Amino acid sequence: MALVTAIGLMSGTSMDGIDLAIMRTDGVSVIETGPSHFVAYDAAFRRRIEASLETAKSVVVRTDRPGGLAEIERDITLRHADAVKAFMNALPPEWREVDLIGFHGQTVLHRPHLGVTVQLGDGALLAGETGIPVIYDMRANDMAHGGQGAPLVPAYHAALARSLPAPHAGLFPVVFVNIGGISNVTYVPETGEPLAFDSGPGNALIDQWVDREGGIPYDAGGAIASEGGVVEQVVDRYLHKPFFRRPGPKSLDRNDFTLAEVEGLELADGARTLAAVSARAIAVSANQMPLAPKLWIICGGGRKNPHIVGDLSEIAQRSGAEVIVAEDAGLDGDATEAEAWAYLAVRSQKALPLTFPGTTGCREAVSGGVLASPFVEGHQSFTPASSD
Ligand SMILES: Nc1ncnc2c1ncn2[C@@H]1O[C@H](COP(=O)(O)OP(=O)(O)OP(=O)(O)O)[C@@H](O)[C@H]1O
Ligand SMILES: CC(=O)N[C@H]1[C@@H]2OC[C@@H](O2)[C@@H](O)[C@@H]1O[C@H](C)C(=O)O
Repeated sequence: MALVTAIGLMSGTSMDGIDLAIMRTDGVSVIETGPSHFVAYDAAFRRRIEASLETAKSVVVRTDRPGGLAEIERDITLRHADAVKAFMNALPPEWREVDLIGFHGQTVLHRPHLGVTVQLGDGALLAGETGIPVIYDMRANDMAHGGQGAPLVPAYHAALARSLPAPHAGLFPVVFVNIGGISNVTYVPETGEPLAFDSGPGNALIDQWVDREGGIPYDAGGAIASEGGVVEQVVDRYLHKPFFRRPGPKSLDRNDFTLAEVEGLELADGARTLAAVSARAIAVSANQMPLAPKLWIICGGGRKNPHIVGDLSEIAQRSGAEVIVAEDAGLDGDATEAEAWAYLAVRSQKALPLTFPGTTGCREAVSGGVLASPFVEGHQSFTPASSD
């Protein structure tokens, strides 16, 4: 199959900024990954997005844009366009011919039980600004086929799991864990389709806690948590929520878990306890997998919190499993989601499935995404600056 060079763009539930990555793929195997980049949102913009989560609660029809949502959608899109242009200008010459962009947008509402998921992101505007075809709105078709609309990264996790280099090749079942604002897990057996679901809170509660209690955006390196201890009763209160007993497929809205259980703790104890909650939520997800995982591979910002990784490793090792971070398998754990959106865009273009009954609960494996073409009168194509 023909190779496509695609840029993937992800602004996740942490709302910290835009991850960009570029790759070449036939939509099945990962042929080559290229450079990646991150553009942070400034604090004021992050606050605007946070406020838009509240506004979005009134959305009933997913195309509704009440109370300033249209304006922030435009601003989010223009920030993505600027990020793409800066990224392309810095790419080495062999990566400058870009065929396609996969654009996630910013999730502001996710109500799978009501069949509503809203990602702010104007694909047509981004295509017009960059001069590159854009595939966006990749969750909707899955929901239209009875799926949760999330997680979508499992198709990419499965491709990665099946091309792991030594010494990790063949250690099936492999479980990929993405610790973003929310965590999700993908169980990859040696053959057959992956199983996946959101496993619980990732970094979002920790971020909210250290922001509110300490005015700090996130617990870098788990430094705050290092000063505190795990309050077991609080961990139990989180882990006893019905979500953890529900079998997958299942997915979460950023606001499904709150700080209610941790109220009243000291800053450091709260950060340490919430790190334990993140780790144990991932660990108990193994109870819903057909076989015990042999290898856990951790991607996403949460892999930089040694308490989350340490707690998970301790639990997984009791059943003989190995826990590694993406880099230990030669992967870029900051870029995995953005790479996934590039990969999914190529799959969408080739009408290959993005989701499977075991990953989202869709009735059958389905493709998805909407194509926005830049070739509209009045749009200027973007040409990367010459590297000479
Ligand atoms: N050095 C670090 N130490 C500890 N935590 C970190 C560090 N760097 C990033 N993080 C955490 O990772 C988060 C960002 O992770 P990531 O980019 O994977 O999330 P996301 O893509 O927004 O989320 P999602 O996967 O839910 O869509 C930050 O908000 C922060 O909590
Ligand atoms: C609706 C939505 O945006 N969900 C995100 C969120 O962040 C993590 C988790 O919850 C996952 O379900 C999903 O993102 C990942 C990248 C996915 O779809 O695979």
